[in-house]
Amino acid sequence: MNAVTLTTPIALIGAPTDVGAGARGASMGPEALRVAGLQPALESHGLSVIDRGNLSGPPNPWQPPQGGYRHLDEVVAWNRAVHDAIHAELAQGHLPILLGGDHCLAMGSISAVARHCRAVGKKLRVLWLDAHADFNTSTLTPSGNLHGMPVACLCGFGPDELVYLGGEGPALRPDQVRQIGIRSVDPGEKRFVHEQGLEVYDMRYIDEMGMRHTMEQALAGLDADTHLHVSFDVDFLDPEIAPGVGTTVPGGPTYREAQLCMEMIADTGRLGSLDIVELNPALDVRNRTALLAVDLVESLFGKSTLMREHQVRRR
Ligand SMILES: NC(=[NH2+])NCCC[C@H](N)C(=O)O
Ligand SMILES: [Mn+2]
Ligand SMILES: [Mn+2]
Repeated sequence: MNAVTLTTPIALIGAPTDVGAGARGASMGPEALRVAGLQPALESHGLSVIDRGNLSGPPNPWQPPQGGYRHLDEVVAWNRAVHDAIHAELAQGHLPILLGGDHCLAMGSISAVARHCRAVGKKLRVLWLDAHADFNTSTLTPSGNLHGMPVACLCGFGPDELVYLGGEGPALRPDQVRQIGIRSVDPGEKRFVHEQGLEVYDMRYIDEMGMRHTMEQALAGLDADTHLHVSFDVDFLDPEIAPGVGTTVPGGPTYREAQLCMEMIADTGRLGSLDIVELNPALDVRNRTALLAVDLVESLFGKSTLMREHQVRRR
């Protein structure tokens, strides 16, 4: 069972670090989401929510890259902690929400989700909502920042300590991933994305085809045996509405496009785990990006369902 029901307990797990990022501040993300009322917002829809508090890990040493990676040891330590915490929740039948922290932490969460899915015989689909493809490697990266590499590491292209976080092999095959909202990809990274055949719905695609068609494509083929993991990098959103992130890229989804994206995911009933990452309160304005993230996460958990039931069927 992984569909969200009112009885599936949700577990919030904070990972207050920015070791994988190029700007400091995402370490304050978990607390900003709590201050924005994430737990009561979900509870207001009848969901039961346990806040597990924050994980701990090494401080950010703020060093230059070594061998193509910045802060590799610290990133490994944080991701081990995330992996173990997320895996423990899934094993108990809970729906974990990782409160980042920067996006390198998706290596820990998704490797745990993949391990869980292997153990229970479920298929896994990952929706990567982001301005960036995060598919760099040590040789392709322009920055050495590991938050630009999690998808590559999860697919087996990275250092062993990260590729094998969740056990025997890489957590994902590229064909399990759907990337949505992409609008900033580095030149070498772009070639590698094509080479590996990642399914990317970039902003050009969303502009031309609309969010509804985009999500229909990205969600196609899900069935009762599929665990859906959503990795929500807050820089997915247009910076006009979501300024509180370290790596803003103009031209992202509007408020309504983002809502529709979340609502269509909710409609599948297959959501099994979630990351909320890259929120940077140091760059935010009166916590508005955190408040917006909470609003969108409510939609992801079916906030609008009640209203829809009173509406005319669209097809
Ligand atoms: N999760 C993120 N915000 N990633 C931003 C990555 C930016 C750039 N592509 C890099 O590799 O450095
Ligand atoms: Mn991003
Ligand atoms: Mn990202």
